[in-house]
Amino acid sequence: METSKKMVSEEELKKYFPDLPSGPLDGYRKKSSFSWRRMKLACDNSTTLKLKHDIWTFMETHPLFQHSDVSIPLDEERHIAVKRMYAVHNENFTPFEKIIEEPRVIQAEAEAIFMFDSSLAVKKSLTFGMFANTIRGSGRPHQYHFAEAVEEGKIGGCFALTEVAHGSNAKGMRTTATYNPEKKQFIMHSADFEAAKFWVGCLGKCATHAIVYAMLVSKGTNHGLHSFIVPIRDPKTLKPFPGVIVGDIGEKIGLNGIDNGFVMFNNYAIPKELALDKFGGVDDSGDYQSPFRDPSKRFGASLGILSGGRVMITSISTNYLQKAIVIAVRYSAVRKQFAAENAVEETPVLEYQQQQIRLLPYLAGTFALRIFCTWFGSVHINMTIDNYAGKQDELSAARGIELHALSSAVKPVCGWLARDGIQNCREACGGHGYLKAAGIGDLRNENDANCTYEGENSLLLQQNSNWLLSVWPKRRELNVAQESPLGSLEFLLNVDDVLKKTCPWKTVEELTDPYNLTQMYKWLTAYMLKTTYEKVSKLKSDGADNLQAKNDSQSYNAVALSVIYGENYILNHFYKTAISFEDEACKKVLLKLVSLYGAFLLEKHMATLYIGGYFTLDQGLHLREGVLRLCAQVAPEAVALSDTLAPPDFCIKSVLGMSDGEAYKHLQNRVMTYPGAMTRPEWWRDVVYWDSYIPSKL
Ligand SMILES: Cc1cc2nc3c(=O)[nH]c(=O)nc-3n(C[C@H](O)[C@H](O)[C@H](O)COP(=O)(O)OP(=O)(O)OC[C@H]3O[C@@H](n4cnc5c(N)ncnc54)[C@H](O)[C@@H]3O)c2cc1C
Repeated sequence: METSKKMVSEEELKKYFPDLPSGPLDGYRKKSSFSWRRMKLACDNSTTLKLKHDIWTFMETHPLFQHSDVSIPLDEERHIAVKRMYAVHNENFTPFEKIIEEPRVIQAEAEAIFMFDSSLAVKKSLTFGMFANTIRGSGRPHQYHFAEAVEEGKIGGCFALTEVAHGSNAKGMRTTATYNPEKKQFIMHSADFEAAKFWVGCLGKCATHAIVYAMLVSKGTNHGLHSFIVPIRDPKTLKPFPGVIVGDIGEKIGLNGIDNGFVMFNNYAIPKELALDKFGGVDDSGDYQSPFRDPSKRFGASLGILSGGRVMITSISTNYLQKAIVIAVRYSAVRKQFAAENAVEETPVLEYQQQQIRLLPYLAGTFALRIFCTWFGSVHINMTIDNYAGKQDELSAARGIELHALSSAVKPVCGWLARDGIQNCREACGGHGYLKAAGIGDLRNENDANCTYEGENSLLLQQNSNWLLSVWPKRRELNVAQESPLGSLEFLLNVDDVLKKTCPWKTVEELTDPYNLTQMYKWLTAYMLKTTYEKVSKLKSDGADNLQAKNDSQSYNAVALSVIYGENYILNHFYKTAISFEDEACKKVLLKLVSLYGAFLLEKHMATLYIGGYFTLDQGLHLREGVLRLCAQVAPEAVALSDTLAPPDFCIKSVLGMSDGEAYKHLQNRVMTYPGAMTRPEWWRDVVYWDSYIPSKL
């Protein structure tokens, strides 16, 4: 990555990112102290920049990718998403050789598509990625032809785990796959609607095959949840096979290009070879065989594939926030309200303190998340490639466990930061922000799903805290290098000494120094783990069983612990990236963003810093003062930072957030050309002669 950064010349950067149009944003752009193009190398390299540029050029010039200014009916939305998906798939932007050369292209491709349309990106990843990855991860070589067929576009895949009555509690699911040894078949059955698979992306209209999770029953014994490749529709006609009742669950509050569906099975037989039984299954006679003796380990291994989805969602959330913050910052720089005394001109709203604190910490957060997610995605992709190639080193197992735990914490951290940030962006754009044409409302609704799918956020945090709690008693013997290859447990180094200390920093400057902030977070993470562990232990010694004790330690303890652990990791990663960034001007600004992100987050945990006795004096006041000062310092850089984050205008597609800053001109154009905006409605008589259909009581 370092080499790629150095190799990117100014000319190359300019080729991909030409000068932005001159206009009302010029003033702020001139105030910035760094190159917005070079700053892109904090998250991209020459290969990923070129790839994104190629994808955007392809879309911008392709008739299928032209936007409609008006809302389109549900069926049309799904139709266009499918056509776009196959058009992108057909281009094969990331062939296997390219992935091996630079694994980051996978995520870069997803980011480029997301910036255009999230339904398209999610649909593509569900249809091709998740289906094929599950088969390669949990299946055996005789099943790989399904992965190849989906990649060639001959069949369409989906992933069916959730049921109507059970989602998070996967062990409670009731779809059954009963083995018949005479016919060497599994009989798939849904006892009732509550056992129907539900919410399954791409199943509503399109998928021909599903990965279905069902209880495997053989010789009268239920062996728990297993996955199967289940043919749903005839790939030539898209008609469901007899025994399969399949349909669309209808309009959602976002992501309507995706046909989420339900399916029920009525004693539907599939051949035995369709069981994904790498981690366990029945032999021909129906006896159960598994490489794992402990069924919970088998279950964990077969669901381990879901880490990839979580890693991806951290990045997806960031994409939404990234677009929203660009729109809100650009608009805040050109929206002027009220004037200072004796001033000739009104003041851009970006200059107001409250506007700054609602936007700029999230701008800093977007950089923190973008940098983290880029790295996190590449860790996961490298692990997956090694796994397929059978390449394991002595740290592979520990890395896998840590990745699973870390993804369970950072998915909520990123999803929630995006949720809060996008909402602030919406409000920061005032009334115009509520227009669909502003683009923020759709981002808000679509990010919303990230808080729930691929693991409900609060429940994911439980998975993470359970892991952290299991680590605490062995903290003194812990070999961090061996047991935490990703470094997320570094906060436990010398932890008993760390916890004896109080915060040594007193001034605003010290309290917002980026390195000091990482140290304060170290204390905070350690303190939360220690106190949560003590709470669980106390509940157990008072007679609670393990489940009850953990349940009664969630709020204010385990949940906060896991959020802080995730934030700690992202902050440290951001700091390390910023301090080693080679362009001095960019580095200075990045370190300011580290300070702003860290101080803003820490301020939210201030009560804990005082309760734990770490803050003793006026530190809290100074920390708050620091956040405000940092906001004021970042404000002149904010437009250029947004230019770094922004995709091309045809992806932004917001009347408020275009790169020329001409918000009012775009608004005027949109309103004046909106179909029917200035015509009398056909139903005008129902306005004028309302008493013709409502009997008057006046
Ligand atoms: C847009 C979208 C797309 C989806 N796509 C797919 C797909 O392609 N395939 C698929 O299989 N599924 C899909 N899903 C389903 C999704 O994965 C589930 O909705 C998700 O896992 C949450 O499960 P649930 O709905 O059962 O929530 P529940 O588990 O019922 O949770 C409801 C509430 O109860 C709380 N709760 C539950 N248990 C506990 C506990 N022990 N302690 C404390 N609180 C608890 C939760 O925190 C939550 O607040 C999709 C969902 C959405 C919204």
